[in-house]
Amino acid sequence: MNAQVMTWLDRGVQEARLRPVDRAFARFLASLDDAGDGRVLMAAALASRELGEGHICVDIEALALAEPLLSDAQAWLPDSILVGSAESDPNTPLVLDAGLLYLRRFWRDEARVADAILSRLVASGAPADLAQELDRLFPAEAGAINWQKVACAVAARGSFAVITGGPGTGKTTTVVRLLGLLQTLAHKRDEPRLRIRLAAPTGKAAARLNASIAGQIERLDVDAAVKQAIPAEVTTLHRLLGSRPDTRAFRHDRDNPLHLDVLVIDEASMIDLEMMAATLDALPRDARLILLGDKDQLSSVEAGAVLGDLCARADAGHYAPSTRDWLAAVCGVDVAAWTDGADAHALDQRVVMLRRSRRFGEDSGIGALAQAINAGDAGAVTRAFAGTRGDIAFVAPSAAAIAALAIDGREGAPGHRDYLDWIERERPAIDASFEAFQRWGAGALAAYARFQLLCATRHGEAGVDKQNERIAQGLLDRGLIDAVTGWYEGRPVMVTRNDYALGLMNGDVGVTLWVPDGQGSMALRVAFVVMDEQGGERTRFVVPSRLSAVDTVYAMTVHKSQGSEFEHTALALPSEPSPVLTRELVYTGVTRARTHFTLLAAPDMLGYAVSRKTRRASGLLRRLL
Ligand SMILES: Nc1ncnc2c1ncn2[C@@H]1O[C@H](COP(=O)(O)OP(=O)(O)OP(=O)(O)O)[C@@H](O)[C@H]1O
Repeated sequence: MNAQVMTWLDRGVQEARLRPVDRAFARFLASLDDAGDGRVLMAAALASRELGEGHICVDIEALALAEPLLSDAQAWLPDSILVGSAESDPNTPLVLDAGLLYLRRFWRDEARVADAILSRLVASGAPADLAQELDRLFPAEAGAINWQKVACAVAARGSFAVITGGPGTGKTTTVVRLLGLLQTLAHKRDEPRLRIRLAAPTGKAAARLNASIAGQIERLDVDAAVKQAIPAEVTTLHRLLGSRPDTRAFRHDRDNPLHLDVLVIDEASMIDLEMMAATLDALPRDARLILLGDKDQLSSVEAGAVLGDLCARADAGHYAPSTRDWLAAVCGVDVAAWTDGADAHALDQRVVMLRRSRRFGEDSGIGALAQAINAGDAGAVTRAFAGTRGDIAFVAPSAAAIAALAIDGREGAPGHRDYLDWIERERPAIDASFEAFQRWGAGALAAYARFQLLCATRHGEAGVDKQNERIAQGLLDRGLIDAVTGWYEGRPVMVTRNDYALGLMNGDVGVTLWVPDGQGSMALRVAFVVMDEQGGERTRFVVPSRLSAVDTVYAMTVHKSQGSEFEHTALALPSEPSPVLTRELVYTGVTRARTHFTLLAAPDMLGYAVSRKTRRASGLLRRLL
């Protein structure tokens, strides 16, 4: 390898501009083309680094900004034997497509996702009786457009739909009504029941949907037979596709597709490109796919922002005049303000944004704050905190104040003290039945989940690790726990690696309790609520020594909190600017709160974060339009 390039790579790693894996990738490419243009290796290292930041590819115009030597890449990149184009040799490790440089695997995943979605955008005929069924499911409401009804109509019309909306806008409600509608229509036509599956990217998100969907089905205004044909069980995507230890491949794929007619995936913002590609691969050609999620939340941990890309144009609608007319006919709504005859693509006709939160009304501080953050409106953010709404509060972020809030909560809003008090108060008698202890375990977890402290990062002064230490010490000082290390009653832990043997997934949370050990003594066990094969929930007690990868969780990162909600959510931001501080991070943190939100941050840090909207590089939207 060219010595100059080698030095550049080494310096990049030393100065943390590159990761060791990026350098290793460039060196590997050098072994394939030793005499080649060194600039290609530098570009490859940068494309690899961008993946670490969640970008699928790197815009070659941006390469020159990172490294002046790489300017004018369009002139020399295509000459390399390492670089292919969309049409050329399928074996080159890099692909240059429409000015974007990809690592081959990600280019292929993106192309697979785009092709699968494009093939589903072909409008199929709307079912007869649709208008009548929609009217029954969505009784007329005065005032604004009923976007839930619009979403239901759009999703009933074709084999692909995206329903996006903030918290409490009715995504679950809409999808339950949609499933009722689809089953009703199938029933009326004497067709077999549709095979419906519901999935979410993580166990926690699946459990939450599971809990909310059952009640919604019960309330649905459809025949009992139709109700029965709507599943309440929600599985994880990994389980649905059939994950196998030690391989990225799933049991279900193109050659062994899933057995279903309708797949609904909730919390779709958490799905990365690779997972989306695997899901679409395993989906039968004529099955219907409905994605639900909040486009403004943080993107997936791994590379890609599939939901964000699909919903990039959702605010403005971009409905075609033909869609507008059809919606007027079947829903009785006028979406003229969201119609754009000059710039309406097939994808736009399949995306509906729910715009009214039923959870956060006009007087909700959380709702106003979330909206101000999304709009990047620093003035409105400040005004939201200055208002008199008690549901949001601002606390100056000293270490002592954060720990105190996390332990004692604030007026009307719980802190961690509350679940520890609950454990003590509700402790079963020593000779109580095992079932009583199981109920106690489930109750302890529910009590624990009423409050959470969220942090932007794991490390650093304001990171999860430090907050955990301080809170544990504060709980010990107040006599609420009796140790701060090792296993002790009340210790909440989060699983950090999938453990298939124990049936515990990364992100699962348990609380440590004294329970009967089955041999006449009491022992410390960690209570988890796990889903059984039927999608029901039950409490499991796990021997602590069997948990090899867990962290104490008095605080968690915003990333880890995705898919969960807490009655009271507190968000602590670091005191220094950092790349992780973005609008999406703050929005995701705020929208984890159900009834109370507390911000622990310097006002300038909040302003800094809210001004930084991220956009992950990808070519997906371009391919779909
Ligand atoms: N059309 C409706 N009529 C009456 N109540 C509704 C309607 N839509 C939603 N709701 C109520 O609003 C609340 C939020 O609805 P839902 O859970 O469907 O929203 P969501 O977007 O799925 O929320 P989440 O943020 O939890 O994912 C629920 O209590 C639900 O019963």
